[in-house]
Amino acid sequence: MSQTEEIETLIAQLEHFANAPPEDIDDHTRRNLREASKNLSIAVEMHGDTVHRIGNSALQLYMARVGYDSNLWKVLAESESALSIAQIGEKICFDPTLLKRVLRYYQSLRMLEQPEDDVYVANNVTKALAGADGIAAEYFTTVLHAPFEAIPRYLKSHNYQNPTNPIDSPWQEGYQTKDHPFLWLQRHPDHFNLFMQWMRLNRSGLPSWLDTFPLAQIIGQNTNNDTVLFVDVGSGLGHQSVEVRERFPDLPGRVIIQDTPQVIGTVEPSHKIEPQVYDFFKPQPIHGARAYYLRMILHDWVDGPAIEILKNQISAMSEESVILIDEIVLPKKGASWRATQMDMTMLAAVAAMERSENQWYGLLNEAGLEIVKIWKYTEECDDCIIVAKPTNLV
Ligand SMILES: C[S@@+](CC[C@H](N)C(=O)[O-])C[C@H]1O[C@@H](n2cnc3c(N)ncnc32)[C@H](O)[C@@H]1O
Repeated sequence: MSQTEEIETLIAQLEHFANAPPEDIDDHTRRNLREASKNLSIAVEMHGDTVHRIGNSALQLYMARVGYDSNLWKVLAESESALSIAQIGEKICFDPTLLKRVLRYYQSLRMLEQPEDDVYVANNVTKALAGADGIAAEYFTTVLHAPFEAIPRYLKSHNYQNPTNPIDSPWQEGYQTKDHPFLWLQRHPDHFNLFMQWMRLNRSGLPSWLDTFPLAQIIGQNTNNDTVLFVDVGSGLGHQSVEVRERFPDLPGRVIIQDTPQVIGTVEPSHKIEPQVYDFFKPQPIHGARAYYLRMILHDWVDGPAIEILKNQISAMSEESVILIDEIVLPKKGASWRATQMDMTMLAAVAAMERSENQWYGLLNEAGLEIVKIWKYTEECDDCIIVAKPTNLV
């Protein structure tokens, strides 16, 4: 077979799967298929393809926001059949000429399908943007627009030094503020609410840490109703603690969530979870808990404050306690794009970072902790649970 014939066979196979995406495949295979097709697509780009794809990448996000604000994604996703432009126009407020142009743009980027002239139907992308985590379009264009847009300006004016000061980062450049991002968010309730919602949704669809990590086996032995089982430090609204309760309804012990007054003030207590105001730059007030769990906390801070936060937990630990750090652990080679995007987000938002395995070992060692084991639970984001104990208690 000539190379051209080989490529034509491959094109036919790719088109077949694009038109009828395989449904009954495991997630690992699905992900490999997605990455291989994307890698091939980029590898065969001409220069013009590349510069137009990258040059217009922000346009796609802002156009996704148009579909979100106008309710277009929901209208299409909720319809059982394809809709004509006239039918869509009856459901959303949109000039028909503009609607035709916008729909044409969306189909060209496969954000929906166009079975015939002036007729459109939802596909997997439409459905994702119409679902709860479609709020991403609002979150990224609202909360992260200013710091992302400020990255090149900030880095150039700071001679391309790694940002480490959370009150001098692209966030401050973008928002023209001197406030720490968490303080700024507290003073801007709409942004703060979006941030809280996105924190809950940003890993939706991925495996949970509780699918891999044997929580009950590691912290749930011989507990009673007075045992402090799980302290969720910097919990946000406490979604992980709710999941712990739902997965282990019969496991006796207290579950406590801790965050700033602004966050704890908005928590609606449920699942016998105890909300508590706690500043993690002060010593941990709950002593001898089985687990102090920190999810996406240390990536918000460079090593100095991260060590302070950890030492504040160590001061409360007993021999039975462990620290559970739920964070990305970047591999030496081939980090996933979702993990590296998060690293750049930490750079822009809080002048902090995602860490590699070596960096985690170094950080925890300096804090006086020994890593007992690292449990990787997502391929997509390199998410892991790092189990650590104070060096003097190991
Ligand atoms: C990136 S969010 C992670 C939230 C939650 N752990 C999760 O994974 O969804 C960081 C959290 O740290 C909280 N936080 C920031 N500074 C804090 C402090 N000094 N003491 C306690 N919590 C703090 C924020 O309010 C926010 O809820």
